[in-house]
Amino acid sequence: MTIQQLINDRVVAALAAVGVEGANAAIQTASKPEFGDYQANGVMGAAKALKTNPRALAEQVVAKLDLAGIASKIEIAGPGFINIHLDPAFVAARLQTALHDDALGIAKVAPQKVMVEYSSVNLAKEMHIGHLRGGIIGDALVRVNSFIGHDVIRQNHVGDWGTQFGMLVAHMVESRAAGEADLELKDLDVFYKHSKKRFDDDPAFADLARDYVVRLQSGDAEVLALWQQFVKLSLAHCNAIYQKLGLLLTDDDVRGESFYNDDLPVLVEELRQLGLLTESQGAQVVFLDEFKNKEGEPAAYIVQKQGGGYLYATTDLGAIRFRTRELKLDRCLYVVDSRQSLHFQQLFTTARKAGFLSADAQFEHIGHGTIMGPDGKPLKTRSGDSVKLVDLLNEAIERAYALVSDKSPEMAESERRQIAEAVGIGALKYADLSKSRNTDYIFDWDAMLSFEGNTAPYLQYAYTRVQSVLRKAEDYNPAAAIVISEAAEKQLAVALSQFEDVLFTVADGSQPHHLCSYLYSVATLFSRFYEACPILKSEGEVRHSRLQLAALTGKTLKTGLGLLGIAVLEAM
Ligand SMILES: NC(=[NH2+])NCCC[C@H](N)C(=O)O
Repeated sequence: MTIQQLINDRVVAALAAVGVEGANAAIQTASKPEFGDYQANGVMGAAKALKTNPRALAEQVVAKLDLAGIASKIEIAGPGFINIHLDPAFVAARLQTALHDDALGIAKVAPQKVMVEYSSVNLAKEMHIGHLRGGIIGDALVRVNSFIGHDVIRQNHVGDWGTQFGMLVAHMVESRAAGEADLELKDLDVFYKHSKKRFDDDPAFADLARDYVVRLQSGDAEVLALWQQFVKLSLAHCNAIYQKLGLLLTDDDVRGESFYNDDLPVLVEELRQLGLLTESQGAQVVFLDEFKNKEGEPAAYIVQKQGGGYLYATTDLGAIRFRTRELKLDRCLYVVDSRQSLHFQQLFTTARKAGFLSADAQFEHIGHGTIMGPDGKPLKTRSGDSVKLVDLLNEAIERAYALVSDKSPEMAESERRQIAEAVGIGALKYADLSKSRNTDYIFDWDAMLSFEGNTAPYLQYAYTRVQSVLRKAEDYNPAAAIVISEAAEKQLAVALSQFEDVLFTVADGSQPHHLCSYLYSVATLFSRFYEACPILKSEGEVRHSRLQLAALTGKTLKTGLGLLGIAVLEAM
């Protein structure tokens, strides 16, 4: 159980013992060291509701508060804050457990079946900067949820269906006949442009493309096979990026839009039977009273176009139905750009009306902001095109390489290359993950690659410093006791004991930046501890205890960065 949960349960029990039921104990980590390690701020709210003096109520609660073996001091501050100082022995015992356990002593939760849907690129084009945030955030959510014990399914809901595939397949066939397919398909954007040009310029080609669409939609085996070949080639482009970026996604995680295709007529019929459909301007729609359009009328969620075609929205309903009925998910996280927020709100509302989602199913849109250029507009290349991910990743690695070469010119080339990869990719990921996912941010190479501040290079470097201390201590004893006496020791130790608290916060709100702030504070507390408390120059029990704190700092940084998908190095 997290420390926060443990304290919460005890404070809730104390509140109940003085007759306050159902109050929120409002446990937080303390905002300043003077306030202890945790604060219970719920008494003020409870006193207000009961119209009694908060300070007096706090005194009654503290009299009943049993934190034996957990806290060494409990104080009341201000109007009725309860400040809790953890008992160093309690902290030390938790650290011992963490040191000797691969999961850092984090007890597994009752597993939920959680899907993280992310990346979900459209296969007609190359991956670009718009796909970066979702990929990075989704991957971190997969790792954190798995680590705390959930049963996690990764899902790449790729856009692999639609009329443009007729054109692309036609162009693939044509360039193959000319022996140019390999060359053409090296760059999907160029391939797309060329096929579009053929489509616009040559009516015979356009007819062929249209014929392919019809045959594709009617399930013609020959065209389906060609379409599959194109999809495979396009996915290979994605996989190369996933690998370079160190994402967990593979072909096994792909279940594209086409998967739901055959189910769409059935689904629409089901909506009709449920009495949810209305015909509006020739289209089949579900009217949603919960949303108003510009005229102040209920919004129309269109599931079938005039002429019978299905939409993005219909496929998403199919996916929800499948995920609930077949996969029986408890939770589904859609990591998708915030600009699709209305789509998801309307999707979930429609799905609830149709009974595709039960009231307690946690289907959530995990929205994220946009990556901006220095001008505050979405980042573009100099020529105004969208930035290709391949180019961006290569640039990250090259910049890191220049930095490393500058710092350590004597280092072997291959080693510098290896460091550059970890630092470059790590910096790119961390810059994203350390900011609240809800907001936009301005892309800044220098800031993300800096060895100072809340960055990946700073944390990676902090990790190597810890490891170098440990390498120097030939007498390191992994069984040594942890004794906490100095203030800097206590602050580091308490922070280390809060890893579990943080992971649960990250998983609950799908907010990886909390883990980043946490790791940054662990690294800064370690360097304060290192200044204030000699490790290698001390002796006996103190030396061994401090080495244990260093060892757990290293383990926490490595595991924490690992959960963000960022590699550490033993030296750099
Ligand atoms: N279930 C979903 N709608 N997922 C998001 C899909 C994103 C879509 N392929 C796009 O590029 O905009």
